[in-house]
Amino acid sequence: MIVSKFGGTSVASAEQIKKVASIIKADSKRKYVVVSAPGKRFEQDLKVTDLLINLAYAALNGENTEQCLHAVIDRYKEIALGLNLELLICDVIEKDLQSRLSMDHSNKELFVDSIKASGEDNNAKLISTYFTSIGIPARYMCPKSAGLVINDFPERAIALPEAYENLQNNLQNTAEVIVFPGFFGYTKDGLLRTFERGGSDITGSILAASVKAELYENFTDVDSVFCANPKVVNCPVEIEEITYREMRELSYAGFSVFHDEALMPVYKAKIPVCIKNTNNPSAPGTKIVSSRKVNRRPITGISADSGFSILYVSKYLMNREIGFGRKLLQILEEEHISYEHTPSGLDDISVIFRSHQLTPEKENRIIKRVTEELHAEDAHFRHEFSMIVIVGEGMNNSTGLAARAATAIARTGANIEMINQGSSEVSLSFGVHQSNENKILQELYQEFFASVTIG
Ligand SMILES: Nc1ncnc2c1ncn2[C@@H]1O[C@H](COP(=O)(O)OP(=O)(O)O)[C@@H](O)[C@H]1O
Ligand SMILES: N[C@@H](CC(=O)OP(=O)(O)O)C(=O)O
Repeated sequence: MIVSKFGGTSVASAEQIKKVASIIKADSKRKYVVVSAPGKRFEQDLKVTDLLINLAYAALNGENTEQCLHAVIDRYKEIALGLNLELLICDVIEKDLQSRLSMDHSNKELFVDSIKASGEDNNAKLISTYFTSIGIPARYMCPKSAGLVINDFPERAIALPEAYENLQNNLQNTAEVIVFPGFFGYTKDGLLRTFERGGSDITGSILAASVKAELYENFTDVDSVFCANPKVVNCPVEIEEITYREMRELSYAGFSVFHDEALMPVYKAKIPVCIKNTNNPSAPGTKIVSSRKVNRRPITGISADSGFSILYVSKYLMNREIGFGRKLLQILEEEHISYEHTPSGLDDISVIFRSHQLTPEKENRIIKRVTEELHAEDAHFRHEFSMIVIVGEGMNNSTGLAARAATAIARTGANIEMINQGSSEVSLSFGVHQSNENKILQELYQEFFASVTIG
């Protein structure tokens, strides 16, 4: 059996959903269909998830929600009309949205998660109805009744181990095509929680691992994963095969084509992944595999992601103080901050983490504690950083890559604030100011890909 996930761009309109139906009809092994909320129909369009976030905050702020509500309903109405469906499905969707809006607002995170998740939930119901209307026996499956149990971490939920057994018991041996909404699950107490943005990829991965699928297909709007973001580098080289750990490193650092947290479930279950194009399903796509022969190119991809902050701490003889690092990280842990890298020197250390975890109050508390409790001579935050990562299974057998990368970055005139070699040696990260991100990506691409041809 195959699990096929269709991202927002693949289900953004009636025309796109008809392509999805053709893909499902083309292979009877495609029994599990995970769908996102309708995405962008064109570059400047808004994703339904973003419309729903606007709706949720309008409600929380006590504003009139009519305009936001109808912006969402009109999207589904447009799709339903395009698919020649009875508009009854739109009444169901409107009633569902009104019901969610009437929920208690006191738990803001729960309210926002519930409104956000309605995008996928209602799209799955609509697509299931459409499949049935064109002769594909299909049924919608609610993540709650399917047993997709997750932890109670708003907007960044993680599936619990029992979810896999639940899903296996409730999903396998199905005669119909199961249409399953991505992006959310339920806690053991029955609370709805969403994954991170782009999290429908995670749902597909969990389902594939649960039903022991022979393949997890991730349908999007590009023919393959490219060596660099095609929105930054013009016509980048396509990747035919990439390992799970290369894809995790690149996805985490900006390859938004696939969510980095979607890799572990299929990796552990040894399920191959193929990233394909809904608009060109015959293209081979990019296969994500456990291992691959390393070709002449040591670097597989280059990616970048902005939105990082650095906490810089200095104290003379820090290297002699046992437990200093632990105490510093303990302070961050108590502020619920996870971190990415901690490059350090003899008398100083930098902690790099995603800026969205910070608030001005947290920053002040951290600086105060680091200064008073750890007696640091200097402690301050710096913001607006990007992490540039070069990734490749061939890196650990290649010499001079770091020098070539640093020289390429120097050619852009940008300053390197931090360098970090991943312990697995399949990645090398550079911290730079985010204003330099794109020009560095383009220069690194020239250095490692533009002149290299693969025989
Ligand atoms: N290295 C990459 N390879 C391919 N696509 C990439 C890469 N980095 C970023 N992207 C972007 O990811 C987009 C697909 O992801 P997304 O917009 O989330 O689609 P979907 O709606 O299918 O989830 C592509 O259109 C492309 O612009
Ligand atoms: N719709 C949700 C979840 C998702 O995965 O979307 P997409 O498949 O379009 O990346 C979001 O926008 O985050």
